[in-house]
Amino acid sequence: MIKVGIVGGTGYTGVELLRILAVHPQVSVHCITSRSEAGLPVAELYPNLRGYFDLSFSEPDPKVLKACDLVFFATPHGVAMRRVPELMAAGVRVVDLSADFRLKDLDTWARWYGMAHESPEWVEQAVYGLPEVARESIRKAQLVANPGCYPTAVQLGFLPLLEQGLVDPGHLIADAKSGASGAGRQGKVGMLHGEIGESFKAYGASGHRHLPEIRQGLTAAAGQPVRVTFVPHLVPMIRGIEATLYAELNDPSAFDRLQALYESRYRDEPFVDVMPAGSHPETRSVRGANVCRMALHRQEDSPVVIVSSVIDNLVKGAAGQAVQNMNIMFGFDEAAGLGAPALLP
Ligand SMILES: NC(=O)C1=CN([C@@H]2O[C@H](COP(=O)(O)OP(=O)(O)OC[C@H]3O[C@@H](n4cnc5c(N)ncnc54)[C@H](OP(=O)(O)O)[C@@H]3O)[C@@H](O)[C@H]2O)C=CC1
Ligand SMILES: CC(=O)N[C@@H](CCC(=O)OP(=O)(O)O)C(=O)O
Repeated sequence: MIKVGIVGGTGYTGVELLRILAVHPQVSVHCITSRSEAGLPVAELYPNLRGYFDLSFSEPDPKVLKACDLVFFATPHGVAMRRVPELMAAGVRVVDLSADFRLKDLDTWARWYGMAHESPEWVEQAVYGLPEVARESIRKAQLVANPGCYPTAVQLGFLPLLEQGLVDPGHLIADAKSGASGAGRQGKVGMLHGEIGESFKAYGASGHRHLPEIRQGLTAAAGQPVRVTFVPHLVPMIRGIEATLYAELNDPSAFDRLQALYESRYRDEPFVDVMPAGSHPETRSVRGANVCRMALHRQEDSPVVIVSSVIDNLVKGAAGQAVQNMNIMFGFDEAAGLGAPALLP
């Protein structure tokens, strides 16, 4: 049994961590923090957790956090980078759900996140926590940077093509759509039901902070710089991301081998499901589940391969992947706490 702390417990990823950890056989949640709700029982804010936790939110207290084996940061960008060094010095392991330790280039991070990094030495040490790419490094890591939601769906969809050098790395397109929980629980007028219901829009088309993260991961997979056009969209649903990915095959006849390639690349991955070619994965097929489902398409004899990749942004795109990383770090069964199938309908 390990003792776990959660910093930032009132947000959507914080409550999702609790929902998953509630049924994890090897975890006891030691503390869950919120500055605005300190003292409030967790189950009063989140009645779905009634009967599972006897905990109340508390102010983040370094002494309490240092008594944990692992701390999850489910906080806005810029919080973990200030608190992590003290926890690292105390030997605590950390999975950070924010973007503080995801980008290796500090200037790029500062440009996209609008602040200078305050613990650059830990950026270097952090392991980017995409288990399908970095399982062995995650096992030994003290600090794991949990990937962003869009970057998870996009990277998993493109990886086999780039690793095998089958496509032109200079012309990748990721057309992605997300439900509103991706924006967090902080009140924003633009996220009200009356603002997003019955509507659909692109945003960040001239640049989104997930672009450098996607580029970093795909460049590593390709072994050479990639050029990717990434456009996110906001869909009037609560959970889910669908990413439609486009890449041009160097040899169009290679399409016939792609299904077998994807199946073999992900055969041993417990949380990636390659569906039969021509399928259309739906976000509702991953709702509440720690899984990325994907399928391949091609239009007639076009050289363009199309990959449709879906995840639940709060699970494989955040809290589920964070628990998967914790399981790897502590040598638990990788699927512990993550076995529930998606909620459908
Ligand atoms: N929503 C999603 O789909 C995904 C989110 N993420 C990332 O995960 C992180 C959390 O996201 P989400 O749950 O949506 O965020 P929310 O905005 O919903 O919640 C943020 C939480 O952090 C706490 N918090 C805010 N500022 C501080 C601070 N200075 N010190 C300590 N605690 C603080 C808040 O509580 P209080 O202010 O009361 O302390 C709250 O509990 C973000 O970095 C987000 O980008 C990653 C992937 C997907
Ligand atoms: C729908 C929506 O607004 N989604 C969020 C991204 C999700 C996320 O939380 O990603 P990070 O962990 O990198 O912040 C956005 O586009 O800002």
